[in-house]
Amino acid sequence: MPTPTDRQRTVHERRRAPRPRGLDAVSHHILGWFKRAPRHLKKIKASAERMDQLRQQYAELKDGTLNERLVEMRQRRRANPSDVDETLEEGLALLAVVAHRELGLSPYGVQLMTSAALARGFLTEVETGEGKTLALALTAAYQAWTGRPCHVITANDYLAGRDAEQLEAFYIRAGLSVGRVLGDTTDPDRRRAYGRAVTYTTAKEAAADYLRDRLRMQGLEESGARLALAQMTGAGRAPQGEPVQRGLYFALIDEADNALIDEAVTPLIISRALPAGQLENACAAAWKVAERMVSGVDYEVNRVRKGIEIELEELEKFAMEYEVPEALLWASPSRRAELLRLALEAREFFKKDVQYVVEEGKVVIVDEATGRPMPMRTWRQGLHQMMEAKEGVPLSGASETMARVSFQSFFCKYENLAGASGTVKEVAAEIWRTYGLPTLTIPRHLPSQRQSLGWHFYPSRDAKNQAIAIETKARHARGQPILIGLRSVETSESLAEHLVGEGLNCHILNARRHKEEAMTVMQAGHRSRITIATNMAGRGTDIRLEAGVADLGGLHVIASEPHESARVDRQLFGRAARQGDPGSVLAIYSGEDPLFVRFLPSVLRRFWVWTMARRGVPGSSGMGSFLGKVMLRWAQYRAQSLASKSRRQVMLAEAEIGRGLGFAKGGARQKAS
Ligand SMILES: Nc1ncnc2c1ncn2[C@@H]1O[C@H](COP(=O)(O)OP(=O)(O)OP(=O)(O)O)[C@@H](O)[C@H]1O
Repeated sequence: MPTPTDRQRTVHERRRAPRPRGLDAVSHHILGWFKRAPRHLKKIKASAERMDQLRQQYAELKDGTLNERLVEMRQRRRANPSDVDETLEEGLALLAVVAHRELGLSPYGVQLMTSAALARGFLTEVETGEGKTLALALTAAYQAWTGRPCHVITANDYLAGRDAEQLEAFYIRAGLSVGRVLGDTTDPDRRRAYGRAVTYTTAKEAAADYLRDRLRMQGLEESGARLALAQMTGAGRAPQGEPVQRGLYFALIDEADNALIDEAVTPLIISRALPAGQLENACAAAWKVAERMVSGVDYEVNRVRKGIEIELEELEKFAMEYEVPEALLWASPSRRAELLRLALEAREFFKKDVQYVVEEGKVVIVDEATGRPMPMRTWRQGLHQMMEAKEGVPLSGASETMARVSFQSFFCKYENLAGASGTVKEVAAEIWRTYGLPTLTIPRHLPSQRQSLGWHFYPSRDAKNQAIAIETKARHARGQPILIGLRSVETSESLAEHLVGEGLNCHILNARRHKEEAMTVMQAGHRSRITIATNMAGRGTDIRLEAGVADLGGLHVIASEPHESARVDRQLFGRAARQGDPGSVLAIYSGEDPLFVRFLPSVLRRFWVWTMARRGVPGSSGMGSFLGKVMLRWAQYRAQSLASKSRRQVMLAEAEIGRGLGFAKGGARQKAS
């Protein structure tokens, strides 16, 4: 049993992995865990082989005997939860048989390796489409046998709902219950779902419920064990009610790099709305002043750092021209200038149908990494209202923060943390430094049949769209399904218009059409289907091929806009050629894509675009493609360095404050009221 002292130890000390020392420690901080990976991999592989032999024996068992063995194993896990060495191989082998009988899926050796590595607290890198969902389920069941709550964290509501439903029969046969907590889950249902042995949810829901529980239990020490204790005994129950969670023991994170890196510093905030008043009037005033200012004349825009360059006195001069008698906030010169700067940021850096959509008279943030609308997310105080002023919708009131936590500190509160993703190698060192999670790369089950057709670069957006239309027509004529991936609602709609103009019928998946997600994904692998999707069809999306489509070459993915992180590009490529199926990927980019505009030095970018335009057949082969790839890697490197620096700054600030954290510049925050 973990003791209270366990809770007080740092996340690094809690891991099973031995801490490196001396020179070894230095190389670990630079290279992550890779230096030692082969040794661990060998052990885990040997263990998976033994599991496979056991599985073959257990496969002979009659249903009744299998059930008895499952009950016996559950009792052993309950009696000795921390003894993984004793029970892991037998336990996972039994669960593999359950998966075969209940789901018709017999876990491959590499899936058993993944499950074993997860149970031992590793972050596993498993290629996209290799079956992480099932591997995570085996470990979740094995851990839940201890009687302690196990949370499986998925990248979005759709995946949490899908996985909990598809795996229910497996958990029930293993003697466990499963629940799901999604954005629209009511309070009583949340309590019920967290009461189950395994709970599928998202990072946002788990963290928000943790914060709400803390508020409910005001005055009690914030500890998973205390929460569980309070719930079991009723001791220290706060008047507001009992906690809904049973403590933070096991977290298994799917798409771990998204939760642990991309979302890590987004603060999750529980807030309470304040009565309408000052902020709205002052924001409306600032927006009116900003509308009169001219970029390049009154102020300069720094696109790389996403900043407005203007002297404070200048800002005040503009702000003073506008009287707002009913807004007290506007009376303070420094506050006035700050609001005006926010208004300029809103105008220069936030575009409708890119960073947000307007839905039923409300500004709804679109999460760029997942392409999904985030109705509960707001930008920092003032910026959200500024966007509302810009769109001419009613301005929301100010709110008061009641509790906050970053995902980074939230995940560090779990007793046991492990995760899996197809794309972690670039961030393995950072994850090791931050969470003490070593990364292990699991080999593939079958060699990949993915055909990479390279990167083609065009000087302008129009030329790129034309090239996409030609490529799509050719594949479509053969009956191959095509998935075109891009970054924003705006570009998805405009490309669809272009393709329809070329006589191609296509289906769109974006933040505006999220209700049709399940249907669009289900049909995306059908013959001749053309699907245009934002990152909603990225991480975790499983596109199954219709019968006969594999003979046509499988799914063809066209990546049409590069992301700031190559990991997200690779997630899109990973929709093709899954589970040994054939498939192909081609990237068609233009020198006008936002990544290049923002992160390449402007003179260099213009020169590159000029050379492409001059060559006639631009950037699709030989030197042109090579040069384009250099530009791509350069821009992504700059973007990632900036993102990593900002994460470090937030971490330092958080360490300094010792609680909560401030807002990343221009960043959104999750709000749960
Ligand atoms: N042992 C197995 N036998 C047969 N099919 C399997 C097995 N394991 C998984 N699959 C199938 O493989 C497909 C991909 O699985 P899954 O979505 O879990 O992959 P993933 O690794 O999570 O991919 P991504 O990285 O894109 O999230 C699914 O259709 C799943 O049903």
